[in-house]
Amino acid sequence: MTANTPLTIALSKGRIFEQTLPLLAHAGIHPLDDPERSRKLILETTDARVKFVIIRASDVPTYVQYGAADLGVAGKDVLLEHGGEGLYEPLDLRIARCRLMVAGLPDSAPPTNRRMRIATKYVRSAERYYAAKGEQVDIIKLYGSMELAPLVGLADRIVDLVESGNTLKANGLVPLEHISDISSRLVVNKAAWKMKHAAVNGLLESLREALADNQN
Ligand SMILES: Nc1ncnc2c1ncn2[C@@H]1O[C@H](COP(=O)(O)OP(=O)(O)OP(=O)(O)O)[C@@H](O)[C@H]1O
Ligand SMILES: O=P(O)(O)OC[C@H]1O[C@H](OP(=O)(O)OP(=O)(O)O)[C@H](O)[C@@H]1O
Repeated sequence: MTANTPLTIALSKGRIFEQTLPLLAHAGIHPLDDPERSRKLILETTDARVKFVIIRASDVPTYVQYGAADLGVAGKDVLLEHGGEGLYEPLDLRIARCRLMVAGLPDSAPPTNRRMRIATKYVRSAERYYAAKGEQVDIIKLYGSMELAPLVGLADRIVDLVESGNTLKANGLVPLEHISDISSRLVVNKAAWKMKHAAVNGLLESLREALADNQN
C-alpha cells in the first residue's frame, strides 16, 4: 500500500504555502506550478503520488475533516475556530508564528453603561477567553480589517493576530492582553491516518527531520 498511496495535501496561498514548501522539499516534494502565478487549484508535484489543493486558510480543516484532503497545514487560530472534529494534529510546524491578542485604543477605559464590544474574526477563541475571565461581552463577527472597528466606534476592543505589531501601530492601537501563541500545525484526516498510515507516517517523519535540521 505504501509505494503508490496517493496523498492530497491542503495548503493556503501566501505565508503557509511559502513556509511549508521548504519542509516538504525535505521529503522530496516540490510543486510543479506556483500558486501565486497559476490559477490552478490542484497542483501536481514532483512526487506523482502527492498533490496539493490550494484553498483559503480557514477552509483547510474542513477539507481535511471530510477527507477531501488527507492532510493539511492550518494555523492554530483557524483550528481553534474549527474545533478540530475529524482531525489529528500530530505536528507543530512552528511556521507562521504570531500571537492572538486583545487590542484597543490606548488609555480607553471599558464602557460603564453597557457590555464591552469585541470585534473579531476569532469568535470562538474570544468567547472562550472572556468566559474564562468571567466577563460578559458582546462579540461582533468580522471577516477582516478588525483594526478599523475601534477607530470608527464599532467596538471597544478587537481580538486579532499580532506579529510585529506594525498593523496595530499604523492604526493607533496598542496590544492589551495576550490570549495565546499561534503557529501552524500539520493536520491529518482521522480515516487517512488509519487507512494510509504508512504513507502519512513517512511524510510525518520527513517533516520532523526537516524541523530538527532547521533547529540545528
Ligand atoms: N502577521 C502574521 N504573521 C505570522 N503569521 C500570521 C500572520 N497573520 C496570520 N498568520 C498565520 O498564518 C495563517 C494564514 O494566514 P493568511 O493571511 O494566509 O490567511 P487569512 O487571510 O488569515 O485566512 P483566510 O484567507 O482564510 O481569511 C493564519 O491562520 C495564522 O495562523
Ligand atoms: O503585527 P503585524 O506584523 O502587523 O501582523 C498582524 C496582521 O497580520 C494579519 O493580517 P495579514 O497581513 O495576514 O492580512 P490578512 O488578514 O488580510 O490576511 C493580521 O490579521 C494582522 O492584521
